[in-house]
Amino acid sequence: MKKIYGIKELPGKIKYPVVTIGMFDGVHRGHQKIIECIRHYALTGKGESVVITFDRHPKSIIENRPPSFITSMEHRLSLLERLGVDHTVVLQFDRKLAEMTAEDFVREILVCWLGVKCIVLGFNCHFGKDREGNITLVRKLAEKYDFEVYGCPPVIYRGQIISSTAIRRAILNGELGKAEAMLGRPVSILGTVVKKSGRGRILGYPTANLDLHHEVRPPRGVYGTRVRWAEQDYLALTNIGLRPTFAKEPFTSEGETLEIEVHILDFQGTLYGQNLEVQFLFKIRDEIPFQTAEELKTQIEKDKEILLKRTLTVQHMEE
Ligand SMILES: Cc1cc2nc3c(=O)[nH]c(=O)nc-3n(C[C@H](O)[C@H](O)[C@H](O)COP(=O)(O)O)c2cc1C
Ligand SMILES: Nc1ncnc2c1ncn2[C@@H]1O[C@H](COP(=O)(O)OP(=O)(O)OP(=O)(O)O)[C@@H](O)[C@H]1O
Repeated sequence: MKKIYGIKELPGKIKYPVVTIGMFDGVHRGHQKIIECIRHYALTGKGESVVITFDRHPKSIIENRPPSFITSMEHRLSLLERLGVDHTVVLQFDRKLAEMTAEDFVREILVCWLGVKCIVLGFNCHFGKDREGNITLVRKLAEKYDFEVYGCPPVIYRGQIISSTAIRRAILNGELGKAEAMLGRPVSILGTVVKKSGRGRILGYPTANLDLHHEVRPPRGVYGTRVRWAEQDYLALTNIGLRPTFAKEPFTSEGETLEIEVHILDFQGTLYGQNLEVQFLFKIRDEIPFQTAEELKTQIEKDKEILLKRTLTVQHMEE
């Protein structure tokens, strides 16, 4: 997939560009449907699929209230690439772009710059100043500027339209099964391994502490997870919490001291500075204060057994 940052000279002429627009946070099943549509129309017209997205959420400029992201830009781009998108254009969402009318956006960016031949829009897609751009307006502009337009109906999960907002809520509430069903893949987080106290190694359970690239993550707890690093998968125990066994301060407030720690099973080595993707398989238990470090160690041993037993059972069922 070719990545194009901003409106600059195109790396080459895009053949019969079939375009869609949106934030695509999470690249959920609704988004996947739209991508399937642009790929389909691109194939039919012997052309190429193009996603237009933005470097930050329009709400962060228009309402000064950026929403929390499920996926970082890097993660979103890699998910779009995996879906087979040919080109993704990342536009800088600034005041100038926020003030652009929908017709100007279509004419200047889609028609003149990109040479669009076909636009696919989701059922609730809005763009341009005052969100006036939608499928009705784009259909009116299609004749004037000579391109085709297709709409995409909503993808529903248990009677509810799938959206980034609904998925954000489900992850934050710990409804991982529901979030997974709407995403079409396990809930995951992505972050860089940072240096911390190193107590875990002394305990016998070294952990990689993650600095997340995005905001949305499951709530406090101990989880069975799968870690993706350097194109390989590893089973891991992940604790999202405040380490009440060791915390000196009362641990009532979530926030500053909350850590995301990953103990990869049967792994030795240093991971500082590496980017890990952690996929959540299931929750094992709540994080609890133990009287001694020994008791915590015994519990983590049990957590490991649960993880191995559950994953082995799933493997057997799949075979
Ligand atoms: C699988 C797992 C489960 C954990 N469960 C708890 C827990 O229930 N209570 C707790 O206080 N800390 C828990 N911890 C956090 C440990 O206390 C922490 O990893 C250790 O103190 C190292 O902390 P550090 O990052 O400051 O070096 C858990 C850690 C892991 C990896
Ligand atoms: N459930 C869905 N089914 C089909 N298309 C969808 C669905 N959800 C979003 N889309 C479409 O995907 C494109 C990108 O949408 P956008 O990133 O705004 O998604 P969203 O999930 O609705 O986000 P949010 O909840 O933050 O509004 C738009 O064209 C939108 O209409």
